[in-house]
Amino acid sequence: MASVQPPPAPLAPHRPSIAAALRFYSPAVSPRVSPSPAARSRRLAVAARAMPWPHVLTVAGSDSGAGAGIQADIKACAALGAYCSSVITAVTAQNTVGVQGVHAVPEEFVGEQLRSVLSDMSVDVVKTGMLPSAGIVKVLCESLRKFPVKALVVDPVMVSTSGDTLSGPSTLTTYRDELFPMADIVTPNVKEASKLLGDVSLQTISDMRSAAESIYKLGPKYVLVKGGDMPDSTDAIDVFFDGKEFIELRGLRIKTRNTHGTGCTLASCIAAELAKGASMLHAVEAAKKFVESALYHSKDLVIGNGPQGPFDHLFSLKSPLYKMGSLHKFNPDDLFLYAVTDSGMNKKWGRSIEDAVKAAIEGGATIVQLREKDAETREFLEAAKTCVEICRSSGVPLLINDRIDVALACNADGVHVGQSDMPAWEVRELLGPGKIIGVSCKTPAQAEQAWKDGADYIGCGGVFPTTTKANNPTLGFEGLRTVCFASKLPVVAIGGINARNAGSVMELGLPNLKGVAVVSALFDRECVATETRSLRSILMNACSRS
Ligand SMILES: Cc1ncc(COP(=O)(O)OP(=O)(O)O)c(N)n1
Ligand SMILES: Cc1ncsc1CCOP(=O)(O)O
Ligand SMILES: [Mg+2]
Repeated sequence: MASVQPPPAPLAPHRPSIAAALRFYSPAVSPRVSPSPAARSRRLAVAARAMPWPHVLTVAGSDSGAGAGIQADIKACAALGAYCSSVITAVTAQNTVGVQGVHAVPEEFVGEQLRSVLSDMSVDVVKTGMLPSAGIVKVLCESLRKFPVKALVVDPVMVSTSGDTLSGPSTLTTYRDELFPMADIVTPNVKEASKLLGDVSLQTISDMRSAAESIYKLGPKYVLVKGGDMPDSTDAIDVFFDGKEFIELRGLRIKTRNTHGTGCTLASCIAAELAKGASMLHAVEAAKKFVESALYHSKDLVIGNGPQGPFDHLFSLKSPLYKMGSLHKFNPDDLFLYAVTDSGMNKKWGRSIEDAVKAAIEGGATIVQLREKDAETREFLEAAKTCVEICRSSGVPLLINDRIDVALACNADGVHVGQSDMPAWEVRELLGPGKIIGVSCKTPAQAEQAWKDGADYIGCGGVFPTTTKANNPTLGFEGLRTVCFASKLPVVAIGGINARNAGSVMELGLPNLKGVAVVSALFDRECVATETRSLRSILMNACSRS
């Protein structure tokens, strides 16, 4: 057995930059004398501390089919840029049909693996999966007391998705009494939550909230009850509870047989995000997005003959959408100055769509929408492809108005649709989880529906009268205010907004209002860049006042 080292020093709160760490090796520091082996290893140790790699230790079972368990955890962490070490608690004979056998690793040897990793490596976060016996849970708790880590993510794996038992009833008590009080987050699905609470029935979101509250009382800092298995839901709703507030996290329900390992993956992603420094809610949100994207990109994979297949954690290595950087993480702040093009106006001023987009970006537009109502499809697509390149090279998202086909063909970052266009949930089905979807809404009910349909933001207007869109009722500040207060999504105001009134819109200081979308005040002008620049500075001044 390897000798046990003292626990690693805690991470320094301030991490020097990679450049600073590299300077440490610069020949300029020591041009002639080559360092002794001892000095070199001291330098390596210092450099290693200067450039830590977010580190997750998974304590879980091996899945021979590699869809779940240790194998899923390592792939998930790798995909999210975290190092993942592994302590194996059980070896399972498993495939897409089910679990054919379980061979638990003796407690002492689980303890030895834990000692090996925790005494040597700077582990940030421990994530647990299958813990097949009460003895193993106890060994883990002892190790964590001896070698504390920054966070503990507990995925209380008890029954496999195929219905096979992975952890006996005696383990339940130890989970509740010893492990949960040490946990930062516990992530049961509804079946596990029900088991943990003595087989209570969980049928509704309100039941999930009560379950989250009861599990929270067992000691963890946060609880996530996963509703993926809830009957009759078109989307996957999870309930997150921090001891005070319940947050319903909605996700897209991807139609696929390849869902084996989603629980392990979600918990590992939470652990990886925490190791990288995210807050708990952000870690959970990022983890949900990752799982959703992985399922989406793997929905047609065929591995094995059973009812539940594995999915591809490393889809980002293959997907051209990811490779080309189009998988935009939507940032609501991008709505700040939303430039919406108009082919008629650009023609009038003798400029191409591409030149109009370039000028808007030069002036500081934070997001662009191609709203080309009269363009021929082929001409529009060609221009859209060039605009995608222009926007991508500037890091500005590009959306297409109305035309899902054009958005798909040019690999735009998203689409904006109105109430008479394709419903947002259908758009989401077609575009997948990684794209941005905006929906025009004039009422709280429309805003609620947009949220349910999986939109990312809403456009609300016309705030002022406009001639750009015919027969568009004016909502005024009151209409905008009503929608902003009701919306669960970020809002961009649109309609008749220009340099004279944009400041007054932002100064309303409405909740969820992130910016203004403008057509004529940018594009029905001689110099688009100048107009954009001046509007941007008006908005910035207004925001600093409100
Ligand atoms: C940001 C933004 N908000 C609203 C709209 C209007 O969309 P829609 O109601 O579909 O009307 P058309 O633009 O298609 O005429 C928008 N385009 N952008
Ligand atoms: C597309 C749209 N949707 C609501 S108002 C509007 C037109 C906005 O154009 P302008 O900024 O020129 O008033
Ligand atoms: Mg439309």
